[in-house]
Amino acid sequence: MDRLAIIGGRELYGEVPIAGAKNSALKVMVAGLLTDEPLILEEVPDLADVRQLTTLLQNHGASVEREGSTLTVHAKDIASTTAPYDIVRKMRASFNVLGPLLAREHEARVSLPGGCAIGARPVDLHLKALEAMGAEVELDEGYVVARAPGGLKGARISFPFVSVGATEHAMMAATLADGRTVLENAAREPEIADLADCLRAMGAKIDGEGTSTVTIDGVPRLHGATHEVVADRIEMGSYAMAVGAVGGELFLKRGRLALLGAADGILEEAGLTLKEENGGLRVTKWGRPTRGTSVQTEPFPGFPTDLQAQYMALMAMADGTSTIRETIFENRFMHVPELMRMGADIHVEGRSATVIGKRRLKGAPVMATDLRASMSLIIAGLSAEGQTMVSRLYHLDRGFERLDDKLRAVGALVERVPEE
Ligand SMILES: CC(=O)N[C@H]1[C@@H](OP(=O)(O)OP(=O)(O)OC[C@H]2O[C@@H](n3ccc(=O)[nH]c3=O)[C@H](O)[C@@H]2O)O[C@H](CO)[C@@H](O)[C@@H]1O
Ligand SMILES: C=C(OP(=O)(O)O)C(=O)O
Repeated sequence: MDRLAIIGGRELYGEVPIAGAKNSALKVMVAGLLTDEPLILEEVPDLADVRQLTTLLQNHGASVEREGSTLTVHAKDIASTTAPYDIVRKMRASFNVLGPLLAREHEARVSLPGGCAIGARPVDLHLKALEAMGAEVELDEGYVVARAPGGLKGARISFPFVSVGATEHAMMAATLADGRTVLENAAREPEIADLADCLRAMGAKIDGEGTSTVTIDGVPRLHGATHEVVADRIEMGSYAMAVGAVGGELFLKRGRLALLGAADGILEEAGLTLKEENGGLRVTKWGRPTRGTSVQTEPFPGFPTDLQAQYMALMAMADGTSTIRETIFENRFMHVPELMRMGADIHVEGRSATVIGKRRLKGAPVMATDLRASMSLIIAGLSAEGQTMVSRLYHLDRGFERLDDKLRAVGALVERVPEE
């Protein structure tokens, strides 16, 4: 397992190519199961999660060929409708193959995704949505065994609370259902709109994505298409917070302000300048430390939970005190003890953390506990005095493409080193 050695204190200047969004790429790849024609996906990031999902799609009989950042998924025939536990457990979004397999083959046997560091993350809303569309669902030895003899039927589905995965899952299944499906209290994340764009390019009839009500009229079949994956807003926000922590100026290629939702205003309030220009986003931070600014995570367009850990690192070195409230996941403060090893002054009570900003943290050996926590520790290390060594980088490699290369290219002193 690799570690990342960081010498703090260097300002960041230059250009960062923002990759396609992990949280969209994984879904549009699954959409490839909905057609027997090739689906060409551009700007697909080279990530561990993408490689993991590639293995699963190949297990179902699809061919997945990568050429640079373009991935072609071709599920001409479905060889197996079983998604095995040893693949699904490694990458939770794999669970979303259930709906497309049901829609196309009218049966599927998919492992429940299993545990996850940041919370229990049940899939009950996914299953209720598929049952509303007529699927017969039962649990058997950790697997969901589902059948839809005669295919899925359109339905009106009202989610009790916002779920990104359940919204996407139902959207995909509904494209081939008989009749109209209406999703109420649907998630509004940019990745939902990106999936809708891809499905529409494949011949699906979808309306309302990006609002709380999405309408899908089923069609007999979908065809192949070419789709460019939207820029990764979490990668964008993470690099913005890195330059907020150490100062300097970064141009985030393919970045767009609209993708940041409330994070844009929060970062401006904290003292960063964000400006959209020439097909990207220029993020600048001069002089004085960032200002302590409180935030609460919420479904889009609120402040994204996937930026909470990174933001906490920024606030740990801010001028003043801030409160960070995590409303989406029940266990997403595991970066706190690791930041405290670097001298951060943070007090957690339930789902709220009070962060008392300090001028500078001190480098230390720390351990990544989950994907976004790993970036939080790196942001702290970029600014801390001395060396920080971040271990368990396999968490980072799930969702940040070539992070050490991109940081070195803009002046950071970072080096990947093998575990002792
Ligand atoms: C691959 C991907 O796109 N992952 C993102 C997706 O995860 P994911 O789709 O899993 O997140 P959801 O939006 O579904 O989860 C939101 C909350 O609802 C709960 N829940 C969800 C489904 C369900 O059936 N029952 C249930 O109780 C979850 O445990 C969580 O507490 O959206 C999250 C919230 O924006 C992001 O942090 C993840 O990065
Ligand atoms: C939680 C995340 O991803 P996943 O849902 O794949 O665990 C994330 O991208 O921050």
